[in-house]
Amino acid sequence: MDDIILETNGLTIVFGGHVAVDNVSVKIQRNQLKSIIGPNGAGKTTFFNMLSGQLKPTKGSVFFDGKDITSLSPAERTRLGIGRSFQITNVFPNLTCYENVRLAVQSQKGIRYNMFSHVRKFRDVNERAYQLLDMVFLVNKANEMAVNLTHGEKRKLEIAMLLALETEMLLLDEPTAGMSLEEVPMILDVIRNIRDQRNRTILLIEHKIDMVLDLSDNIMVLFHGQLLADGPPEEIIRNEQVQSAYLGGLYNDAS
Ligand SMILES: Nc1ncnc2c1ncn2[C@@H]1O[C@H](COP(=O)(O)OP(=O)(O)OP(=O)(O)O)[C@@H](O)[C@H]1O
Repeated sequence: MDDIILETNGLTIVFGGHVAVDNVSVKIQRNQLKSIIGPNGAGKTTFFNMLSGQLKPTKGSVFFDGKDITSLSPAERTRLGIGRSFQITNVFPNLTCYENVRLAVQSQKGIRYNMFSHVRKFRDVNERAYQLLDMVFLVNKANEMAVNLTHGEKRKLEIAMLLALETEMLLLDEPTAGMSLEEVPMILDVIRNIRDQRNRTILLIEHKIDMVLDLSDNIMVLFHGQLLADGPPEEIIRNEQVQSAYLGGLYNDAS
């Protein structure tokens, strides 16, 4: 049975005369992982920005849990349950991993410093911080200062801090960007781990097509701002339009 968490209807944005996202209507199933692929400039990040509220569409609408959120601000959308990875890129370099995640958990729970005397709350925050570090395989770095982490470990820490917001939906914009080849599998494991809990919906922009095929329940393909295809990985990989427009070239020049 369909359980749609997010839906766009004719989502369109025009910059000057350029239609960056053109009449895109998609549905995203709850607790699934959907990826957005497409060549550079296809409109992937722009589409994301209209879901998170950073950009307002020229035309069309966005529904989250059946509610029209098209006119809501990014903060209002986060409160409703849409978390975006770059919102928490403020990792404090001179705090440990644990301290960074604990701060993110506290901010979500709205616990102020003076409430720390409340031992039970402190324990809850503490426990949750460790759970989140565990989900991103960073427990062994809990007491390491963030400044000393590799780029890949920093991205894992950011994901833990995003998870701390407890949003039902996660928007991940190229989590492997800037990562060394050896670091990519660990991010893949982190995302797979989150997906397998099946209590969050993940929308992922990613250029590494093998990773996308491995992780995704569904893939949408953008090309010149338009939705070229939308379906399960097996269907996308066999789609001739996708192959000629995108995948052939991508396999040759990516990752
Ligand atoms: N604020 C803006 N003003 C004007 N044009 C923009 C703006 N943001 C994006 N564009 C244009 O919209 C198009 C889509 O860009 P977008 O960044 O969404 O593509 P993308 O698929 O995410 O690309 P990449 O894979 O390179 O990140 C591009 O032609 C880009 O130049």
